[in-house]
Amino acid sequence: MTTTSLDTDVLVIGAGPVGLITANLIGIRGHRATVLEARTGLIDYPRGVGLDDESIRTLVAADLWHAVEQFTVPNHVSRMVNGEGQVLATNDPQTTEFGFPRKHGFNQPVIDAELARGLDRFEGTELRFGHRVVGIEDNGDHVEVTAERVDETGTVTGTVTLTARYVVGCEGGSSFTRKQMGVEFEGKSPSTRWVVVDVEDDPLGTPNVYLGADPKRPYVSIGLPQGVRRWEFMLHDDEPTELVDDREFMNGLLSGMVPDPASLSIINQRTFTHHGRIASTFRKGNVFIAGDAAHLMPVWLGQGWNSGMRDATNLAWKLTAVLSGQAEDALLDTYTTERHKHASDMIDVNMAAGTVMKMKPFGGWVRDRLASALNLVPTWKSYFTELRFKPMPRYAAGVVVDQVTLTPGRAEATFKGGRLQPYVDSPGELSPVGLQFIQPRVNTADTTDALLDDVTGHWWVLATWGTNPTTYLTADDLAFCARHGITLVSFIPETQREWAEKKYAGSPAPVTVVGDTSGALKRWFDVRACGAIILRPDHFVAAATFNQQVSAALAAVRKAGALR
Ligand SMILES: O=C(O)/C=C/c1cccc(O)c1
Repeated sequence: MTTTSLDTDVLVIGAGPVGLITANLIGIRGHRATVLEARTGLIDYPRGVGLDDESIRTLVAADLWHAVEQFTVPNHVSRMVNGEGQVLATNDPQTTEFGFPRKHGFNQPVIDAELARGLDRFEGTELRFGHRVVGIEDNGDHVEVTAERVDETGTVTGTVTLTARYVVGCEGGSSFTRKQMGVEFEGKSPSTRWVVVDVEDDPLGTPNVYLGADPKRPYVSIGLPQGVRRWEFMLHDDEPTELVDDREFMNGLLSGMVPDPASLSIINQRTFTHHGRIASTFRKGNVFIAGDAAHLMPVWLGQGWNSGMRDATNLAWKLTAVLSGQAEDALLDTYTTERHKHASDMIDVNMAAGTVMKMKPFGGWVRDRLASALNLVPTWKSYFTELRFKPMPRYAAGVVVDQVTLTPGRAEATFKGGRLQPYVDSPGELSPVGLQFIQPRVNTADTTDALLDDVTGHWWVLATWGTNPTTYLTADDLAFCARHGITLVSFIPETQREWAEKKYAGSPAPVTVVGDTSGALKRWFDVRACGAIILRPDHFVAAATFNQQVSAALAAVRKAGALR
């Protein structure tokens, strides 16, 4: 069956943020996507509250950041405090290495609504509410999805069957898709229950996140955009869940937080337990899972939403490349290879944070003393302040090429380059391969002080520092770059930009000359023993090498990504 005879290219199940951004990323790259949602509308209360810089890069790629930014608060600081309100650890990273402050607070319902509205921009994307998927049949070259049509009252009014080349299940932790795939959902679900209360017209007005590691009762208090305040309280084992329906009980909890609990304007109140679970694979044939359908983690670092965004970012460009005929099906296997390990590491860190939060009086006393001592040591303090304990995605296997051996598909974490080693500061320097590339502000002939992605785009980039990249590429390489839409870029000190623009004018292929106004690009190449890089559509480094080897590196990327 050809793709055009199918109802859609990618059928997404679930209109949460992960499903919606996946469909937007498919749509903006010219393919069709249909989102089926069992509910008759979007969820209208906040769940996720933390938006990372990496996710903003994705929202920019979907051309949605300008719509969403107004519902965020930059530099959302998170502080863990003890039972006496003393600060044990602060997360307040100052870096903007990827183009934006590392953490924003956000108001999920309004952002979900913008993501849904984004689908109206494309002819081939649609969102259908009231469609509960009850059957997924993978026929090898296409998938058949059966959905019951459900009205506002929950009555089934009919059944529809849609065909798609690929299906992505984004319907949350209880994912029907994952169950149909028959994959394990490994891990733990601690039995601790929490009650979360979101209110409007913030009765406190203080910004930021407070994680109350109070041995008497752990709690959370968060100031969110649009005047929303969130509180979360741990329920003790001897407190039945029904207690939260008792206003007096809830007012008792809230009376430690706010002067007048009785007058709060509550948006939503619900109870939940934390989970640390991950599916054994994120792909079976033509069926994929993403976000909470693939992994669940506790809330402490605000990573549930962001991990889902990372999945969508990773999967969407690969689906696009295969649908366009630029890559073989094998590229899609790298989705699990790349995303599973990072999601798993993120679960571990969040589970550990939960243990620290919930310590009983003696453990809490020891923790508080240790935190006070560690806070006196600047390197330890900055470990928390700068969020260095948060695992950054690094793809050691997948669409990557080893920096030293140029082996496709695997990348050693460190650069041990033999006699080429003198070009890095210290032996064993971290290789940039598999890591996200920086996003400084730059100049070009057409723009001033632009973010790098805005001038180099959201697809493949081959760039060299200080030189013309076409010099090192063969005619076949240039034809390959043209076929795959690879943007050729020369990063150059801003002082030389106009000279380079004139000098490269007669190049065998167009070269975007990017002026390094801040010195960030020069610094990046200076400590990484490379002059040439190949960046993937998700802005991760696929290869980093010396200029003379860039043609070989391109061939290795082609292999690693099963590119045609
Ligand atoms: O974004 C963060 O750093 C933290 C988010 C958070 C922490 C605790 C409970 C939540 O619902 C969100």
